[in-house]
Amino acid sequence: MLAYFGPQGTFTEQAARGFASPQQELVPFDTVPAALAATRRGETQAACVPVENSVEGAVPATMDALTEGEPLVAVAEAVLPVRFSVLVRPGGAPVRTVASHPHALAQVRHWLAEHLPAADVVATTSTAAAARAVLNGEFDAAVSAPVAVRHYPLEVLATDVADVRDAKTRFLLVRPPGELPEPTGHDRTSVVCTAADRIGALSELLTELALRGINLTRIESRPTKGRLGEYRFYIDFDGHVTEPRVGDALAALHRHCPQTRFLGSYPKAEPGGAVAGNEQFVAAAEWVETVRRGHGA
Ligand SMILES: O=C(O)C(=O)Cc1ccccc1
Repeated sequence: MLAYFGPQGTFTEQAARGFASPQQELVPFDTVPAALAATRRGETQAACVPVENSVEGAVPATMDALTEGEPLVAVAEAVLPVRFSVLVRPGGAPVRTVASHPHALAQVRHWLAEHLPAADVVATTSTAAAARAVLNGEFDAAVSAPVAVRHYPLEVLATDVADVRDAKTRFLLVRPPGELPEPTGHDRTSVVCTAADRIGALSELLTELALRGINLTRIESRPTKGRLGEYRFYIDFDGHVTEPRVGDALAALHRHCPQTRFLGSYPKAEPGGAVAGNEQFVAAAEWVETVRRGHGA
């Protein structure tokens, strides 16, 4: 069974369908922490959750829920384009309230200001929860994934709504630590480090990556929720932990931040980015071996 951030008709469900094997049952949960908790309890083998959006940035609920509680590791990622539909109850009543997930609302602000300027905007747990609430009469319109109309008998007021063209959301498939996915040559590694509160702490972490020619693909900070000014850094970089230089970098991060949590090494959904060849690192390590054996200099 595969848990996903639901209910039925979310963008996350579409990503989960891409991850699931044909026989695998998909189970919706109304929040990201609930989907992850089911996987931690072993009720589902894995969970699919949204992690970041190209317009609105990180999904804080996912970042927090991956850091707190028993470890989970990502084994796959998916990147989906996001375009929204505005759904209403059949009958054409005036739209006084419009609801959706905060990330969706942030991506249709201009459209709402232009087309539904008088409507109150309300945040719901997900885009599909908004569609469900419209069906129940709680709100007048929902900003949803186009597939939501298949699950909720609503009328489509507008399609292809997006202030920014080509917005994309990245999703992760996570499960309890186990065998790692095989390296593919275009992988990403994710970690979270709690940096010490002192001068240069973050720059030391980034230098460990830079010195090894490792391309940073994302860095986000979240408060630890302890002392004001204390942060966790979510760091994604190119490479797989089984590669020697990535393993070395991870060990260095752990030396700087003993609370470093490994969040997975998995194939990138969209290969690309700055690639520094592994060959020089392998050749240099082999040279050191010859020196150690007394054969090189
Ligand atoms: O609410 C959803 O449908 C989600 O899966 C989260 C989300 C919200 C907005 C854009 C992409 C994903």
